[in-house]
Amino acid sequence: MKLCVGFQGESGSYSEASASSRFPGPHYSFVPFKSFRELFDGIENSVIDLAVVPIENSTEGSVNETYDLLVEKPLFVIGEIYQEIHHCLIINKHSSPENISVVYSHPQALAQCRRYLQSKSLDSIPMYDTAGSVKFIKESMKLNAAAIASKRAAQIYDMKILDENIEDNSNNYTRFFIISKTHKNEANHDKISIIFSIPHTPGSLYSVLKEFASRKINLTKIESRPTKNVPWEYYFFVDLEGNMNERRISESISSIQNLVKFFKLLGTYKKAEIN
Ligand SMILES: O=C(O)C(=O)C[C@]1(C(=O)O)C=C[C@@H](O)C=C1
Repeated sequence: MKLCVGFQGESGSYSEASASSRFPGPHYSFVPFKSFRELFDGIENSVIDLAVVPIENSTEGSVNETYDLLVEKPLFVIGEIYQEIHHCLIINKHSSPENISVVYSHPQALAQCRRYLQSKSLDSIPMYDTAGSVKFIKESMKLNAAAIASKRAAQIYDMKILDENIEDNSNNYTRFFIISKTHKNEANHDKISIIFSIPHTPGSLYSVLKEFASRKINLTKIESRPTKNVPWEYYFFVDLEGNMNERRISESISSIQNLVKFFKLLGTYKKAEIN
């Protein structure tokens, strides 16, 4: 039986590329979902076994919807993947480059090419997915429109590449999480992700961070997102280096649980290499 790995977008998206790089070979099948919510519902309802979702980009920052769904859903992070992202400007085979005035793509991809689009005076139109934008301009035969997506998306939909490597920063990476319904701590795990919320009192964030600092635990990312229930209250997402079996880690995690209003151990996993 094949393991079903879900991703958001169409075939040819960066999420699919990232999923197939991590799960190569004949034992996996890849299932596209239109939205992040449908993807998260798919894994919660056991329609798929795993999901690969973007969490942050090195140029544009966090993917907020993913963070919000990680609070809402009873799901876990079991791995991370770094994917190098190089964007192409893609048009229909019968389009003339001088007639292109609008560009469709995923908001993250449009943002990663902001300076390029401004320099060419091209208007941007956000869509649910990069590869989906290629499919859309092909099916609707838009001759004045381009899409931003991967080289593979251009090949899949048999389209013309007008320009390559159009991202504003050539050092452009997206970090993906591998999401599962179950989680198991393993001896080789060297990274941990947690979520917490804290009371609105002076020093409460400091008191949590102190538990890590005093034990020389390295934090690799902190993000905050509105709780949405109470205005100006936040969930904090922290990634840290270590294994739950280490005393300094287990002690810090149990101490902070006495300081916070809400706590979730999002997952423990193996740190990915940046290729
Ligand atoms: O639209 C895609 O191809 C995606 O996989 C989504 C996504 C994202 O959400 O960040 C993934 C990687 C790139 O940074 C641009 C878009």
